[in-house]
Amino acid sequence: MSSLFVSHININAITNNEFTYDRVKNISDWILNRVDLRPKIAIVCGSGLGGLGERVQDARIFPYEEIPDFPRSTVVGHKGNLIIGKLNHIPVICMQGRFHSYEGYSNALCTLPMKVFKLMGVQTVLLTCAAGGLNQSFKVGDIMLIKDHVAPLLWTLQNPLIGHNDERFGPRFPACNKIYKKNLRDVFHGIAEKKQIELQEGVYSSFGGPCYETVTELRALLQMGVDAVGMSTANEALVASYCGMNVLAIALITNKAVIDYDSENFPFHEEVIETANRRASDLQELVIDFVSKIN
Ligand SMILES: O=P(O)(O)O[C@H]1O[C@H](CO)[C@@H](O)[C@H]1O
Ligand SMILES: Nc1nc2[nH]cnc2c(=O)[nH]1
Repeated sequence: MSSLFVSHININAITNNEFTYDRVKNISDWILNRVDLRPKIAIVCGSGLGGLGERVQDARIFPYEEIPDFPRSTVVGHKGNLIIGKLNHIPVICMQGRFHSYEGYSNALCTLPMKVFKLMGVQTVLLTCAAGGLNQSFKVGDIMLIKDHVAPLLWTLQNPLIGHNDERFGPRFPACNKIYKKNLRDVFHGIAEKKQIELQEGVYSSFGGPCYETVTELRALLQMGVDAVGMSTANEALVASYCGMNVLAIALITNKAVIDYDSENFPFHEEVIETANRRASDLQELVIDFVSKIN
């Protein structure tokens, strides 16, 4: 992991102590100094959903390795580009690829881009992800708006807000009962209705991965009221909300979570990517309309 160490500083520190305001500002200034646009909307593309980045027009593309102190994307279906341009004539900044704990990154590092967005002046963060469908009425390919999360990693020292708190980012003790903004979900529902695209809404749970869940874990989550399971998004939503940004999060149900002990089915990443690719255009159309409605 030597690429994660810049001089004597460990940017993969578990607590946020290394991600000082000045350090994050340095990254945000680096980006702002290279573009004229000042996006108020940030989009994170989940597994297999990076095609949204290709829809951005007049795009300036920054491969993650060019950005100071930025991690690298290592997962299939995550290209590793930061794109700034216009979607439906609206300035946006788009992450074509996100960071996950299972890549060896701390949650503080995985969520660093949210702090960068905050200092760039972003007001709304739109997160997308691939997830396994636990709700038995969901079908593979369904699109689910996230209304809440259950994220056991965030109950541990892997909570990205642990360490020194700089009030310029957000409060020491942020409330978490309204992370996923209802007014944004309502706007998104309205767009889906007009386009006659069926939309689900539910609770997302995320684990560190890279393994998928056991049958008993999934059954326990079902009892808790969880509808979909993934390995990302909740950490980003937490930090974006802590930073005072509005969050809309969308999970694409790419596979059915297996809750039958005797089933021969099992989740695999190729299926996740294949479903994401198949449903990408509907999701893109919804997002493209959404950005112009909330700008
Ligand atoms: O959450 P995203 O990055 O969309 O992808 C999900 O799909 C991958 C597993 O197939 C994991 O990365 C999981 O988090
Ligand atoms: N944890 C988890 N992540 C996923 N990402 C896509 N599908 C799944 C799944 O079934 N479980």
